[in-house]
Amino acid sequence: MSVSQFTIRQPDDWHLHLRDGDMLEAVVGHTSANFARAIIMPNLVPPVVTTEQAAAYQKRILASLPDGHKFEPLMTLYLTEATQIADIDAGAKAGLVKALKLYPAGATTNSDSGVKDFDKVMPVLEHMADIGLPLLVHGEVTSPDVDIFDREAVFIESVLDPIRQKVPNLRVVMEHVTTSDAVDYVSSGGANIAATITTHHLIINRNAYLAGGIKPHYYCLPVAKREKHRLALRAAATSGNAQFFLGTDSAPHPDSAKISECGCAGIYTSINTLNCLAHVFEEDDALDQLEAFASLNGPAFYGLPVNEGRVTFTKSREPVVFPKKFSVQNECVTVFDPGFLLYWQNEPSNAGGI
Ligand SMILES: NC(=O)N[C@@H](CC(=O)O)C(=O)O
Ligand SMILES: [Zn+2]
Ligand SMILES: [Zn+2]
Repeated sequence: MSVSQFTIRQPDDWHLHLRDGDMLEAVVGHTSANFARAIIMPNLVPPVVTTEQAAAYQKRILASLPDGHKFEPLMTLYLTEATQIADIDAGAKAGLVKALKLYPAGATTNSDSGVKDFDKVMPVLEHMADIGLPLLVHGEVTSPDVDIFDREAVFIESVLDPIRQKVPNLRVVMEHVTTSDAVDYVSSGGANIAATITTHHLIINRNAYLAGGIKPHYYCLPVAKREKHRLALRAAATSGNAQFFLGTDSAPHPDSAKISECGCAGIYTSINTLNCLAHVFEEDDALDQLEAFASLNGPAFYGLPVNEGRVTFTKSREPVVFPKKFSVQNECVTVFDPGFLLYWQNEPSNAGGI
């Protein structure tokens, strides 16, 4: 049966890049218009590595919110080989630090301070397991001899599974999963592991950026894979399985940095993510699972209450129009184009009026 309106609890975004300075000012309202909370990624330059830095960054985010917006930035620390147990303990006890983020060194945008020798961080991981603080992983190996399309699967086998064998109580979120291998690993991994799935990986496969000309705005990490992997992600997201929840990985870069001989990775979806998701879930006859994916499963894994607010989606006759780009100082950021028209609109939201 087709519906033209439905209501869900207000969603959260469990993986978001807000950057800093002018970019932060330009983007934070796109998220706070739609989401009550977001897990804020710490890959600034320099990265957010201490509780003190996370507290200061949280203040800057709150100070950048548009008037009248209520939004809670859930802060993370960037795990390095120098991370101090006492510091994460203090941050977690204060309720500020919600997770640590593991970037293998060199894996993605601003990951140079990431971990090279995983043995060096084992004491921190053991402590995190003891206090129940989740580890969020960018799950790709960086070795030049591993094909970029295999980097997630090899990471699971050679890095993630050995860590989880050594520290079985560690709570792990595999961020932005892109393969059926990751879906299978997480699904069979028990209650201590979950995964975020992005909006764009539910929509694009590798043809999007490689076929018919190179398309930098569809380039992100981990790179979108073959169609069969996209279908596995769609099945996981729409299944209602509590181990899978929304993390947009919305990652703004100025066009000049994307359209370049060495363009950087990141897709910006904060403005139209909910509209895209409603489209995707309807296409898979799973609108009744959107609330689990976007609003319930994430808080359950993080041990946080669900949001009290509600969002109503309405299907309009005319397509919803979004800006193709928005400006930040003298630059533009390009908004994700799903490649189809969007008819679902959500209220409250000011996304349409930006
Ligand atoms: N996903 C991306 O392609 N880019 C992210 C980093 C990340 O999440 O890997 C960014 O910060 O730009
Ligand atoms: Zn990442
Ligand atoms: Zn990310």
